[in-house]
Amino acid sequence: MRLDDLLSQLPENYRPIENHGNGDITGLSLDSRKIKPGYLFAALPPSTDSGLDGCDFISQALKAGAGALLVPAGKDISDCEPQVPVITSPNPRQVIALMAAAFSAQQPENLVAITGTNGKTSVATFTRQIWEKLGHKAASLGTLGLYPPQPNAPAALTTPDSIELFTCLKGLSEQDFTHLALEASSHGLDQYRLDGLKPKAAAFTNLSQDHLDYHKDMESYLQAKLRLFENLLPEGGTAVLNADMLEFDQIRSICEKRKHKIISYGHNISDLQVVEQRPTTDGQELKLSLFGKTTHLKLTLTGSFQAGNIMASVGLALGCGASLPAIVDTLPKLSGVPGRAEKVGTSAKGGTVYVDFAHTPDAVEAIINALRPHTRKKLSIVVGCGGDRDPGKRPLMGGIADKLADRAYITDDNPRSEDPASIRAQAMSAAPNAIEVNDRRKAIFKAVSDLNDGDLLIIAGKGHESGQIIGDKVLPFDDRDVAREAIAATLQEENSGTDIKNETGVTNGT
Ligand SMILES: CC(=O)N[C@H]1[C@@H](OP(=O)(O)OP(=O)(O)OC[C@H]2O[C@@H](n3ccc(=O)[nH]c3=O)[C@H](O)[C@@H]2O)O[C@H](CO)[C@@H](O)[C@@H]1O[C@H](C)C(=O)N[C@@H](C)C(=O)N[C@H](CCC(=O)O)C(=O)O
Ligand SMILES: Nc1ncnc2c1ncn2[C@@H]1O[C@H](COP(=O)(O)OP(=O)(O)OP(=O)(O)O)[C@@H](O)[C@H]1O
Ligand SMILES: N[C@H](CCC[C@H](N)C(=O)O)C(=O)O
Ligand SMILES: [Mg+2]
Repeated sequence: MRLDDLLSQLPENYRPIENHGNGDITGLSLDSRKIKPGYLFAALPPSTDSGLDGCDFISQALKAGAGALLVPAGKDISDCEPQVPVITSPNPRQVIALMAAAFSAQQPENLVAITGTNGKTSVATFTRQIWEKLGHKAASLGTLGLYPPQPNAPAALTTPDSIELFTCLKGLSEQDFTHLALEASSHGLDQYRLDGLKPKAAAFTNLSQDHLDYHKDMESYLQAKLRLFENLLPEGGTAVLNADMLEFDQIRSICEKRKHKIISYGHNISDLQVVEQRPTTDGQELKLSLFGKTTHLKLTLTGSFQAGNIMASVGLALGCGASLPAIVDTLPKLSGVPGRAEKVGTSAKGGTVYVDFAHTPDAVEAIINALRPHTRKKLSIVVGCGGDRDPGKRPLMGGIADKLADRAYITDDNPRSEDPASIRAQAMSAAPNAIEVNDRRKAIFKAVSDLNDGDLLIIAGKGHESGQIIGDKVLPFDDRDVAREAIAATLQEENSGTDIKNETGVTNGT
């Protein structure tokens, strides 16, 4: 594609402020290590103080045959002596995303985006399932990667970088996927990874503390998420908003200014209202008021929070033109989300074990409250906190686990570059009755072996993850596999009388 043609496809007010020369562009990349001859290299500024500066890799990109450069306005790159067209912009992250969207030129027609602190993966998964049951060729993209899985699909981030994202959307379009539900993380929105997206509908699930290591404060966190409704959802799109959110009125007025069609949902009075919820042994029974019409529904999904997520999915499917009765008919057939309130098994003494992805204070509270009705005796939780993530969450998560569960085991999650003992100490600081276990595997084995008949254990924080990030290594670790091993050990102990408690590394508590 000619560079001029590519630039001419950008929205007028996003045109780069300077453009020196023309040429054929064979591809785009924001990583010098992926440059091929004729590619345009976007030299992006770091998104955090500790990030790298893409401009430090311009020479490397030119050596690899870059045919054009996009650099931050005002950046002096004369020492690189580029002999190729140089585009400059005050916001190269946004421009490269818009270029990627124009270069790919295709995205599934019925595209929806979900943002919010918790529930994005769940809503994206349920929305895809609804569409599949309505006969559409549908995909979902986010923390669980691309579903249905494909080779070379984005997998590292919840919201991929703009080049990966729009390349993926083009591929889905070429394979006749007509529907896509994707997760719009606050990092992704803040870094303009999704700019150029043409969603028909967008949902906001909730806002609570997370990622303050990156956004610095809740207002900045909210503003990043609001970009989805203020900038990305085209005017007149469908905004699916959680009426239970404190920020509901604020978000609704932003959407009204953009002439979005608003579909509200939640326990409060709303278009898609959850009026009553009753947990059952195999899920839950709901009484709904859908645009004022009472509807009774049985879900096989565990977790009261999933009722709200399902309503968000209903709103998104409505926003893409499906009929409400047809959508409602699919709901009893929806299946659970991997690693979200996922039942793993039952220990020898009759304790039930679940794995969940709760890794924020609000989610820890939500999952405990969701599974309490399924607990005949004591509810236990194994939880840790991620390293190189918002440290403010740690005492909050530890405190909520200690307060709401009958037994709380504080252990490691993904320590990353931090000292695991220090992370545990921060969580323990608000959890006086919790048991600290200095190794996740040992914590799971101890918690499972402590279960008695009628007890229930939640192993929280890692959900679907298949690795534990310690330092710069990712060690194989799947909570579900370890839980199954621990359950098997209790069965073996019962049969042979050995005691698996000696597997544990308990440092205090009972
Ligand atoms: C903190 C953060 O979001 N960082 C993102 C950001 O990196 P950065 O700008 O900070 O700095 P950098 O990646 O070190 O390098 C800067 C630039 O130099 C380029 N570079 C770098 C090295 C090189 O040899 N050549 C080169 O060209 C890089 O491609 C990059 O464009 O821009 C990069 C390019 O788009 C992203 O890959 C990177 O995501 C990192 C890997 C990351 O871990 N992000 C996490 C925190 C994240 O985004 N999480 C969200 C949250 C999920 C949720 O909880 O909802 C997600 O969407 O997954
Ligand atoms: N609507 C909700 N309200 C509160 N907590 C929720 C809700 N939905 C899910 N959760 C909790 O949050 C956890 C993560 O859910 P999910 O993976 O759907 O969220 P997410 O927004 O995709 O998370 P991430 O930002 O890490 O990708 C669940 O395992 C559950 O504990
Ligand atoms: N178990 C992970 C969950 C967070 C994953 C993702 N939401 C992110 O923040 O990178 C952790 O706490 O390390
Ligand atoms: Mg997610």
